[in-house]
Amino acid sequence: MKEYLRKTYALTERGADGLWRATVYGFLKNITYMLPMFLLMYATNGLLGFGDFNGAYGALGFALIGVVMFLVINKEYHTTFNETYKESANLRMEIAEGIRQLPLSSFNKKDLTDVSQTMMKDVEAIEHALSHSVPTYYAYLATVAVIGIMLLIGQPLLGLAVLAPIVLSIFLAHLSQKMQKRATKKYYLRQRKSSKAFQELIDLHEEIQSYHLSETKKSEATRLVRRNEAVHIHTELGQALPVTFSGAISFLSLGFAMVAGTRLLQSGTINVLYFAGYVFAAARLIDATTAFTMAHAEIAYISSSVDKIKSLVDAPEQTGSPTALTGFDIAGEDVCFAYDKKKNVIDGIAFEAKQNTVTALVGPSGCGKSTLLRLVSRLYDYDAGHMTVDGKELSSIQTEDLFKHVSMVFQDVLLFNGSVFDNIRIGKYDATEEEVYEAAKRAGCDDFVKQLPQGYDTIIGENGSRLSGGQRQRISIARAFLKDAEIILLDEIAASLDVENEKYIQESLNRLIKNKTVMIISHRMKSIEGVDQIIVMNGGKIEACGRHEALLDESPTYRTMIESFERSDAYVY
Ligand SMILES: Nc1ncnc2c1ncn2[C@@H]1O[C@H](COP(=O)(O)OP(=O)(O)OP(=O)(O)O)[C@@H](O)[C@H]1O
Repeated sequence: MKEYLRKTYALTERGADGLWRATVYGFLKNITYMLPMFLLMYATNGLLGFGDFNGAYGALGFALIGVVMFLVINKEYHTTFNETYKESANLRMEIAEGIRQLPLSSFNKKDLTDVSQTMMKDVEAIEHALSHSVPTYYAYLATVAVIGIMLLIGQPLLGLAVLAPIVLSIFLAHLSQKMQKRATKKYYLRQRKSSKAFQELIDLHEEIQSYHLSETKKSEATRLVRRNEAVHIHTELGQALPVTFSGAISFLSLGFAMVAGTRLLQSGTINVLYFAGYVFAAARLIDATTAFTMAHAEIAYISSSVDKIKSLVDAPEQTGSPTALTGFDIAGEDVCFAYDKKKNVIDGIAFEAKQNTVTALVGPSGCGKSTLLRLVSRLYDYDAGHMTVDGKELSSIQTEDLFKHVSMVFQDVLLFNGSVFDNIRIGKYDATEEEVYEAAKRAGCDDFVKQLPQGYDTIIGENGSRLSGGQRQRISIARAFLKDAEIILLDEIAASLDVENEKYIQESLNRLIKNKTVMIISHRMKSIEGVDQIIVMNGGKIEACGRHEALLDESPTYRTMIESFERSDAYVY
């Protein structure tokens, strides 16, 4: 049962265990709700002169029932809510851990809103259902089964009269489940679509303003909201109908109990006590059925959230075994990779990047240079061929063991909304203050950081929004200085730097990259003329490889690039 709950609601093992206990207490609560009725029947029986009834025992019985009810309800309440809130935290951590293990290819940038919504909104939806609906749902089914058997044994005909509408009501709720899931999925997808659209509106507000798109985007957003509204109403109606209908059917239970009970009473088959007991049981079951149908609707409502969490938690992880790397030569053979698994962006390339050398990647825009660096750093895994570091297959190296030897500075710098100091220290968590300041100096950060209101303690905003592009770039270079890893991957790091900073950082970099395996992408052809090896890429393939002078003869692409660079260098506005 626990395994069933875990799989059905995408729970952690602990969460499934908690849910199971909450359900058991929910069931016990339902049963204890019936106890006063039994005692009342016993008391009435005695008062009517049909049996012995001792007032003192009766009072004691009521007091005892009160205590049992208090204990069970209290336990049920605590188990349900404690376990639910703990499970939400567990689920979020499990999703975060799952995401950490995923290769980047599993979720491209466009899905980030989706992932964050899953972590927050989907988990919240499940949290609510776990505390308010799921235990109610299963506890109800168990209660109906137990009470039903008791009612049928007590008086089969009357039991059948009470149970038939209840069972029909459950059956109808179950039948409508598919319809409810379909309706809620539609609404769920629309919600996601509009979240992404609104996120885009926020991200691109500068472009929207500068291209006078405010009115167009506003009417697009209004259309989206209106459409959402319509789908939401449709979904609510789609849910309300089965809930109301099966709820209404359960009310027949009371009517049937009255009619059948009266007939049986008249014929002398049952006494007044039985009659009252079955009518009371029908009333209790109707109440419980109303709660059940609501719980049922909420469970259908969260089905899309559950599916989404499952898809994240169960996505294939990036595997690898613990590997100690001692050498840092990188090599590739017949390497192929496609983002969409259709057209190869890296198309059967072979290369070598030796330790203590600098390898530059050049080629026309879109030829696959950045992608190759992403493969080397295992941000993505290649689809075919072999890549090795220290002679070991890259895809079999546990990512932690690889990442600790790799420093990456990419075009798109990502910073945390924390202090400058903490953002630099990401490069080496146990770095001393002096080491952080030294790295910042070498990356040309020190001057501008000292101008900030709180210096190194200044909070830089979401993704460093309070800094310029060049300042962000320098912080990410400082991280690389601090990490001082054996493999250094630099992708267009000079793109946002001014000439003075570029020169300064270049000198520091030259010291940093000594004795390292360096792979660098730079559009400033002059800066790579002196490197040990230049790989010329074109259309995902390697056209040529060698030093600058040799390539001028051998590679038409390289020659063209050098010529265009010289022309653009001479260009004036
Ligand atoms: N995340 C992605 N998903 C799908 N396709 C991508 C992704 N990133 C890059 N591509 C595609 O892969 C190809 C190679 O891109 P890549 O960024 O490696 O080229 P590049 O040589 O580094 O280009 P540039 O010099 O302009 O930075 C391009 O056609 C690009 O459109």
